[in-house]
Amino acid sequence: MQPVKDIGKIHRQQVLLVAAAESSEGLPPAIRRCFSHEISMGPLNEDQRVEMLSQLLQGVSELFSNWDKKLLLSCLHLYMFHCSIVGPTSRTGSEEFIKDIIGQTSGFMPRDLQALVADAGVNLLQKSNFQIDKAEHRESYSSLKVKSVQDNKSTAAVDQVMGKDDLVKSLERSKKRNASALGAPKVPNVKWEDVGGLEDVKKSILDTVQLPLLHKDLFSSGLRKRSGVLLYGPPGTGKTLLAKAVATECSLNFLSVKGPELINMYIGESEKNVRDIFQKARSARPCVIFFDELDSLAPARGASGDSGGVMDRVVSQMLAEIDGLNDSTQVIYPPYTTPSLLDCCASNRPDLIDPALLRPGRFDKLLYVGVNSDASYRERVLKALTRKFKLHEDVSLYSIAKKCPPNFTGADMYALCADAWFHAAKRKVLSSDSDSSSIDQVDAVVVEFADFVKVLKELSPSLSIAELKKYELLRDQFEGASS
Ligand SMILES: Nc1ncnc2c1ncn2[C@@H]1O[C@H](COP(=O)(O)OP(=O)(O)OP(=O)(O)O)[C@@H](O)[C@H]1O
Repeated sequence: MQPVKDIGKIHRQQVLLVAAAESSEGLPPAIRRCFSHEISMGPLNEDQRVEMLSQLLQGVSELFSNWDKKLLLSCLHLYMFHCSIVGPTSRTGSEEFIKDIIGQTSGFMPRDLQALVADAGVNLLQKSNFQIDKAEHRESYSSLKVKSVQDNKSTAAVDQVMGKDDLVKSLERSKKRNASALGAPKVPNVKWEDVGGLEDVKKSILDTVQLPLLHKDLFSSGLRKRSGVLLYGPPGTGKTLLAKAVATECSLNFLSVKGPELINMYIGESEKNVRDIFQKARSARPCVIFFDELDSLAPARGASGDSGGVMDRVVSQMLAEIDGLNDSTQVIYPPYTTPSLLDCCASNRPDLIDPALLRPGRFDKLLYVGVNSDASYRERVLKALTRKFKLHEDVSLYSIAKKCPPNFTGADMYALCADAWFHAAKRKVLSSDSDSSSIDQVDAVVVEFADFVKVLKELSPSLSIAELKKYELLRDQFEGASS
């Protein structure tokens, strides 16, 4: 079978085909904008459209006689698929869907979009069974031709073959491919439902990140350019989880860097690593760069005892890169004048970070992510953590939440749920060794209240009350400073 990029070539013709059939004014504006680099012919009159359409159909039919069977079928599907999403009759129904997809493709070049639709065509190919021979191809092709040229109203047959989820799946694959091509950045798979509680922090981050992404026009004036958040607080309270959820929900790539990873023994290498990481994030735009353990990467200058002053130079490089984020946004992607790169950092010890990094203008917000001992809050965390569990009806997450010690962090609750599930799984295996077929199903493990209680007795909090107090003092110090 031919590689996907060849299908992309054919798709290019089909885009033109549909464009010609509809004239450029008939295309939904979002799609028109994306393809405007490719379709520079302007509106065509009806005669021109008919001529071009027949020429392109001729081109496609030539391909049909030369190309491999599966590929031909995929081309056909691709064409039909395209008709179904930008075709005149289904346009109104699909406009929302197209807007939604376009919203997730910020930073895509026209070519990426073409490849996206081409890939969706291949997706369809996998779904169909390939018993159709070449003659049938021709038959279905000519019936399609009749449909598209003479009777644009009838897209019912087309809709049966196409599914919007094909495009969604193809979008997911495209993001993964982009990410792996670059090395590190990936769109994580953490949803808001996976994060329990932390509503205030969630809201603050969303205001900072999502609003400019959703309302690009409003924010394109450049009056508000900063886009950085520092999450700080005790370990295991969900800082990394939150950053990942933001990246997933806003469909951003996620480049996670642990501070010490960038430090290298050779002179100049550590600064270069910092430069490279920002460069990587820029090419994976829209992207969240997440610096975990920022305190180890950017300690207060002058204080560190390293002989060559490496850390001082790393901090200076960080400052330069963060300051440069907004300018380069406008150079690389002219349509996206709002920052499509979010600098998100996490630290357990913000007091050790160089103060220049924390000054307003570099981080929009300093947000404390702490431990909340309120039972209903904890119930929400437990609910998020047991989302995929099969719980026995006797399980009351609220009562479990009430039993947790006051200094239980999110990570401790994660350990509690994971251990409770393991406990239930072990019980299941021991009880049903005669019927081994049902054991392998995840649904077969039902977690009971007693499992939680038993594990709770064995588990001790990872953070002592005294340590927690220290973090809270730190929070007061920072909040006091900002207010
Ligand atoms: N609010 C929460 N909701 C759901 N799960 C949580 C929550 N907080 C923590 N967890 C669980 O705890 C685990 C550890 O959390 P995470 O890695 O985000 O902590 P962290 O604050 O980044 O820690 P560190 O400062 O040590 O890097 C997560 O994988 C998650 O399973």
